[in-house]
Amino acid sequence: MLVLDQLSKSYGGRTVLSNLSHSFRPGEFVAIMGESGVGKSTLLNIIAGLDTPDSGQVLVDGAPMSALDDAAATRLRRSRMGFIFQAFHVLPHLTLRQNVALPLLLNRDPLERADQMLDAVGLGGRGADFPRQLSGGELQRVAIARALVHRPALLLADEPTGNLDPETAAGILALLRQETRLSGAGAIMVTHSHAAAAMADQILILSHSGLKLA
Ligand SMILES: Nc1ncnc2c1ncn2[C@@H]1O[C@H](COP(=O)(O)OP(=O)(O)OP(=O)(O)O)[C@@H](O)[C@H]1O
Repeated sequence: MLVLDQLSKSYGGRTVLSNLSHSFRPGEFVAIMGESGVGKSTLLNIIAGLDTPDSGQVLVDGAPMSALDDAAATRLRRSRMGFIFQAFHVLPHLTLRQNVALPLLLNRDPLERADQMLDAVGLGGRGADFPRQLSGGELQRVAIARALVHRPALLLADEPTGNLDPETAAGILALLRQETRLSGAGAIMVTHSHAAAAMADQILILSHSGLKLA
């Protein structure tokens, strides 16, 4: 469903991505690893539409994202993708239920699934709590529930276990794996953790020569 076609991106004359092409298969859980600064987050941001390539394109279901106007691109992202990014953290002034329901609200979907997802991530009955009442691992579970609540075709995750202890991280990864499988979503997860990458269907290494199988 997702094709990267000859993507290039530079910052201030420094090339980060150069003619990068890759096809992701639907439903596949892919981990992207690589040296610090090689461009993993940049790549994920471009796929998510938070950044634009200097040249090349991202095709979703065969359609180039750049051919869509802003509203159409937003609609497509909102309905077909889920995000677990540090920058999009759980919103502090909304309850857990409201946080998880956000993608449903934006897509005008029925809101019932928010409680089902909170149950699925082990936070059933805590829908009226606020984020400040949760631990880091619990917050990450809320982020997973929110990322998958609208059954996206593709989940994008940037270091989803970055700030968690190994035991909590293992639980979060197992949950991520289980919930993507249940909803049939593919996933692209950027990580430095070999333990996290090990549970992916495929590990890709990003380097200056592109994305290669590990
Ligand atoms: N908005 C920006 N403006 C200028 N330079 C940027 C910007 N975003 C990223 N860069 C630069 O692009 C390069 C790639 O950064 P990126 O965050 O994609 O790397 P990464 O592989 O995710 O690194 P890490 O593993 O350390 O998180 C870095 O040299 C970074 O400084």
